[in-house]
Amino acid sequence: MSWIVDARLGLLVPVALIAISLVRSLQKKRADPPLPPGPPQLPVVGNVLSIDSKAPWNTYAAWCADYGDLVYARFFSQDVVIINSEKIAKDLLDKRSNNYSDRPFLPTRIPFRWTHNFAFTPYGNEWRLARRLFHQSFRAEAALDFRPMQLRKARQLLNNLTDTPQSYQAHVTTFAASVAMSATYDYETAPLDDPFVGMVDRALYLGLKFMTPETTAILNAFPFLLRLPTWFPGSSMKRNALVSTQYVTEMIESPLQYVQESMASGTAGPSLASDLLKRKEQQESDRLPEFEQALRQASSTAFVGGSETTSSALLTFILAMVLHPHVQERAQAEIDAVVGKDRLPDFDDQPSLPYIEAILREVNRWQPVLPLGVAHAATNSDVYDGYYIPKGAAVVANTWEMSRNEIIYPRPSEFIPERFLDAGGQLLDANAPTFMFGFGRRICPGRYTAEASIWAVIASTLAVFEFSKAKDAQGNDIEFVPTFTSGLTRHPNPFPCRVTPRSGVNSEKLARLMDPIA
Ligand code: HEM
Repeated sequence: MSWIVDARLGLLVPVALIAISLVRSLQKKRADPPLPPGPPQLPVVGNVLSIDSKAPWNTYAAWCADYGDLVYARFFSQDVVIINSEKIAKDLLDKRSNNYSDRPFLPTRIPFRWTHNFAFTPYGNEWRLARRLFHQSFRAEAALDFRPMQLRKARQLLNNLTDTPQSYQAHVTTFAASVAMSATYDYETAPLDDPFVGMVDRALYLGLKFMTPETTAILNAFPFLLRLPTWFPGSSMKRNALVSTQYVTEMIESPLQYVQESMASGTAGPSLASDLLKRKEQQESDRLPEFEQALRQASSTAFVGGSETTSSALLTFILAMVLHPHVQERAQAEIDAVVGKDRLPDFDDQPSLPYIEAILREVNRWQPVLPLGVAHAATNSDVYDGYYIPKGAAVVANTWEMSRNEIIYPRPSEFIPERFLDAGGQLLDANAPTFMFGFGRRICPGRYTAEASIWAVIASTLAVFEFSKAKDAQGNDIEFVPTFTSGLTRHPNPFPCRVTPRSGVNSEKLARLMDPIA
C-alpha cells in the first residue's frame, strides 16, 4: 500500500479496517446453495495477502489443484470467482452472456479518465455503441482490408531488423504500434520517438499502474483515498488522477485532430477514425453527444488494446525461435518449399503453410498475453453446478490454467507446434486454442487483426532471418533462463538474441524481395 498512502494516512486505515471488520462480522455466511469452494479467508482482507502479486495465475493454479475448476475468493469486500476450465468459461461467459458481460467496478476508471477505453466500460448502451463502431472496422471481413498494410509494416520491420538487429524489441514494438496507428488513424509512426506513441505510453503507464486488481481492491475498500484533496499530506492519488486525465485527453484528442486536418486537406486515407468522423456528420443532433463519445472510445481503445498485446505475442515468438532452433528450421523448410526463395510470403500462401499456422497457435497458447484475461462481472446472482455466484462478483477466466490443460496440451510448458498438426502435417481443428482472446460478448474484437499481424511477422521474418542465442566474446552461446513481465499483459523480458540473415540473403536480395510491396 506504500504507493498509495504515506505514514499519516496509515493512521486512517486501521480505523477503516475496524469499521469494515464490524460490518463483515454482521454479514451472514451463505449456506444454501453454497459458494464455490475456495481457500480460507482472513478477516477483512479475505484472500488478498495470499496472492503472488507478480504472478497471480500461479496462486490461482494452486487453488485450482486444491479446490477444483470453480473457486471462490474474496479481496477485501470484492467477491471473486475464478474459472479454471474452458468448459465452465464457455458455460458461463458464452452461454449465459446476458449475465456475465459486465466489468467489475473500477474506482480509478472515472477519476483517471479511463472512461475512454470501452474494454472497461460497464455492460450497457454506452459500451454497446462503442463496440459496434469498433466492430465495423475490425470484424473478420473488414479486417481483411488491413492486410496489405500489415504486410507492408512487416517488411518495414525486416528493414529495421537488418539495420539494427540488436534493437529487435524496439522494432517489434514499433511494428505493433504502427499497425494500430495506421488502422485507426491512417497515421505513419516514426521509427523512434513518435509523438503520438509517446502520448499513449505516458497515459498507459500511469493508468495501468492504478488499475491493477490489488490497487482496485484497496480503493474499493477505502474509497476515501480517492477523495482526499490534493493538498492533503501523502495523498498522491488525486494528483495522479489529474495528471492521468491530462495525458488521456491528449492521447485521445491529438490523433483525432490529425485526422480532421488530413480530411480537410484531402490527404486522409481510410481509417477507423476518418470513417467515424464522416458518419458523425450524418447523426441527428440529439444523438451527436453519445456518438462523439463512442467515436472517441472506439478509436482510442483500438490503439491501446492493439499495440501492447500484439508486441507481447511477437516477443514470445522470437523467444520461442531462439530456444527451439529445430522449430525454426522446420518452418523455414516449409516456407522454402511453398514460397521459394525469390519472393516473400503473403496472405495467399497462408493456407499452404500449416506449420507457420501451428507456430502462431503455439505462441498464443504457450505464453498467453493476458494470463487472466480481463475480468467479467456477474450482473445478477446465479447458480452454477449447485454453487452460488453472488451479484457483482468479479469473474476471472484463468487463461493461464486453460493453456496448461495436460489433456488437451500434453507437456504444456513446452513449445510444441506439432501438437496442432495431424500425422500428415495438416492442421487439426479440434484443439485450436481460442481462450486467449476471452469469452462471450466481450471476446476480443481485435483478434482477426491481431492474428494477421502476428502471422505476417512470423512468415516474413522466418523467410529471411535466423533467430539464435547471442554469442559471448569467445563465440559461445549465451545461455539464459527466460523471465517475463507481470501485470495485465505479460511478455518476455529482454533476452540475449542474435538476428542474422539466412544464408543467401544479403541487403541487395532483401531490397529485391521487398520491391513489389515497398
Ligand atoms: C495477441 C493479441 C491480443 C490478445 C491476446 C488479446 C486478448 C484480449 C482479451 C483476453 C480481451 C478480454 C476479453 C474478455 O473480456 O473476455 C480483449 C479485449 C479487447 N481487445 Fe484484445 N487482444 C489482442 C489484440 C487486440 C488488438 C490487435 C485489438 C485492436 C485492434 C484488440 C482490441 C480489444 C478490445 C477493444 C477489447 C475490449 C472488448 C470489450 O470489452 O468489449 N485486441 N483482448
